[in-house]
Amino acid sequence: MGKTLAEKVWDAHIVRRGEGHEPDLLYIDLHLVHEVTSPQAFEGLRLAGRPVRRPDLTLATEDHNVPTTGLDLPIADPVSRTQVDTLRKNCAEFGIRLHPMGDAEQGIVHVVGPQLGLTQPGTTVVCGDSHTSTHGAFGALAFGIGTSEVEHVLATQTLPLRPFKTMAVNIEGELRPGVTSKDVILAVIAKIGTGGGQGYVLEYRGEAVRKLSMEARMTICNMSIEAGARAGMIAPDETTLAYLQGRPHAPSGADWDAAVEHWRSLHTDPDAEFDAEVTIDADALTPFVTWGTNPGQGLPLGERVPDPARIADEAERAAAEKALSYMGLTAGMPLREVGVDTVFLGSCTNGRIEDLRAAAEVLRGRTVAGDVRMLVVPGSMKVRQEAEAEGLHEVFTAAGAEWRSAGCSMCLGMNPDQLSAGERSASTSNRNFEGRQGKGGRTHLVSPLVAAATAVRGTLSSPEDLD
Ligand SMILES: CC(C)[C@H](C(=O)O)[C@@H](O)C(=O)O
Ligand code: SF4
Repeated sequence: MGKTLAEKVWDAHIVRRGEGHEPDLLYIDLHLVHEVTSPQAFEGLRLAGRPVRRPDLTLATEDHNVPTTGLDLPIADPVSRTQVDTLRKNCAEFGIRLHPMGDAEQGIVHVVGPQLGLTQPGTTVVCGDSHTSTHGAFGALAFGIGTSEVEHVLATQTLPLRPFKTMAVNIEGELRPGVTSKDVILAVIAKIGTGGGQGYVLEYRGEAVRKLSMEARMTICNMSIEAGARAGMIAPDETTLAYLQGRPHAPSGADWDAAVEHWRSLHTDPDAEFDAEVTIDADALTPFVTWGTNPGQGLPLGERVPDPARIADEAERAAAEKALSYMGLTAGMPLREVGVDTVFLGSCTNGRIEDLRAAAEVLRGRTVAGDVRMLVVPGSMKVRQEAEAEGLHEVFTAAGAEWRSAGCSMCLGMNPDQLSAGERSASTSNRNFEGRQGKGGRTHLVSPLVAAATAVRGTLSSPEDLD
């Protein structure tokens, strides 16, 4: 029987196959590191007197705790400052390349890896961060790990793992204009639920996926974890090759040719079997927004806030009631009438150049509604530089948005960019949990197009709603 893409990558990385109930030991090709989940791992190495086994396969960047303004000032928050200082000390001591705040290559770890050409098809990529699934867009087996596993990878460049199940997520047909890969993944999670992917590696397939750019594919894979999945993958194709060629760490010359030959074999065989399968009709999709406090509580923008009383499943009904009360929403209210205070364009989900271009196109010649604050935060300093070369920053600032430096920013409340209690945002990030963007803050997950249109109208909107 043939193999799925995930199985091919898995099998190619087995250092030692586990017997009976033992896990397999897998080789790790790329280990990404950030300030939040690495301190205890380095401390463990230090206590054991061990070096980092492959510093050359390890890359660190500062992202979660960095402010996005005033980079020349010391970090005001003591916890954030300590995290960042600790990462710097650890990287210096263990010989790991670090892109610190202010560096031209600094940015969110999941934006930096692909942009440097470090994320490649058929590789294993790990990071102490759940959104490592982003890198699966290249046909890599990429997943988040815990801090003790970070220590294991630092010390050995391997990881003991139990095999995952596989799920095909078929996105058939064609997306309508104005419908983005963010809408696709929000619709997938609404369909299968936040636990629907548990234990699986999702492989996104189908005509609509093949037509997506690499950046759009990253948005989809990024949120695999929000469906509970270990990882998300997309088979490499010409789009993948075109994106990679010429990047600083992509192979070149004869190495490129050899790599391409291998990469072309990285697809699910026609006779391979998935453990589960789900199909979404791309033609039927419209812009999607979340109304609740988990990424599965989403609906098309044209719908109304759901009425919990009409939800049959008891647990789901209770969750919806709780979510509506936290979100300050009334059942039956058209989602288009939900007013926001803040719009956040950024994060490892939607902080890449194409996301900024799409939003800038909507904002060009328009202004952000008077009582709305809009933050535009490039996912990396490279994205920022590229945007500035194209004049996008001028479009944003002319519209009344704030143009920031790179970092996780308002995706989560670990740095100064936060919502205050009761404030409501439309956010291009990936999590809408209670307090995610600041204590008491209320988050609606949206695409960059919806974010931009919402900033202009002040209520959840798509570009079609604009004059
Ligand atoms: C801080 C980090 C461990 C966390 C993650 O694992 O995803 C963060 O990046 C997030 O998005 O919630
Ligand atoms: S941008 Fe958000 S989701 Fe991505 S790594 Fe940072 S905190 Fe996590």
